[in-house]
Amino acid sequence: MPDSTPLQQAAPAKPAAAHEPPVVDVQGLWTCFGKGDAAFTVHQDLQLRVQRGEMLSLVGGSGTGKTVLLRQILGLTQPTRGQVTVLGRPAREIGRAGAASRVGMLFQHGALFSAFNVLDNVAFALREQGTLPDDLVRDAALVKLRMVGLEPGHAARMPADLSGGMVKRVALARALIMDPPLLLLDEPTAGLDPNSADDFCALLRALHAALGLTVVMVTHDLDTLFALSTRVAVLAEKKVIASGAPRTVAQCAHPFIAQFFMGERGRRAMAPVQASAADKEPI
Ligand SMILES: Nc1ncnc2c1ncn2[C@@H]1O[C@H](COP(=O)(O)OP(=O)(O)OP(=O)(O)O)[C@@H](O)[C@H]1O
Repeated sequence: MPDSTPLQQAAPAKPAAAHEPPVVDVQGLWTCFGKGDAAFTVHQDLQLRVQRGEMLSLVGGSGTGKTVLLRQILGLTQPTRGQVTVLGRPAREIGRAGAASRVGMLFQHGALFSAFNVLDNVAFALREQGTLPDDLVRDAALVKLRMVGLEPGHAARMPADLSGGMVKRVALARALIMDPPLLLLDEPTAGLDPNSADDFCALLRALHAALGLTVVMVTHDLDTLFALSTRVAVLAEKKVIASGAPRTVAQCAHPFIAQFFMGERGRRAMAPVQASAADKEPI
């Protein structure tokens, strides 16, 4: 696996001007599951805005509704109440035709089609759209493979023959096939060894900068969080209880935040990070 990609030297994505409408706008979100005695509330009047160019990490304890929120942004799960707006349109419309050109999703374990080879996995959404001849679909998929640091020689391989890092890269190429401006990542480095996780973070940073992506990710991994995030939003008590630059949020006195960031792993992950201008934003 290459350590670097041709995109690695790209400049950071230009942040959105303050007056621009958010890429993701979650307002008054309630999510309730179950009925009667078994009913429970996951989100209660949750608000979240993500501006163009941000790399936002959602963190929170197990069961706080991070994955459900990602699925709501993707339009796969509908809220009980409230609005989820993506790129100016209700997220529920994203599930329809053209979805892959608006939002790319990297699922936790890649979710590749095991019966398709690498190229056919990457090409899937473009081929389904049916607007391009197959040779152009193949060329587009090969460009995306190159973009994630894979060679044309990988195109014929089957998912079962790939390393964990390669599965993530193929899944990323597939998420980017239609050039969506918004990328959602569920635990992008889960299951990778530390070197592969570092390489994958470097790739994500490079693509974020080069393509001007807006990224929303769920991660439990503090190294990934500090390597990638321009902002962190903490889910607890059914809503976003803190939002800001990673090192600023890490100083909050809330018990979950203290436990999450100030355990041994948290202190180790923060140690090499130099405070940047972004870290001085208020919560
Ligand atoms: N379709 C569903 N029907 C019923 N309950 C659901 C459904 N989807 C999620 N839940 C419940 O909603 C809660 C939040 O789930 P979610 O997967 O978003 O948590 P999470 O914050 O991502 O947790 P983890 O960090 O452990 O992955 C959990 O209690 C889960 O069991």
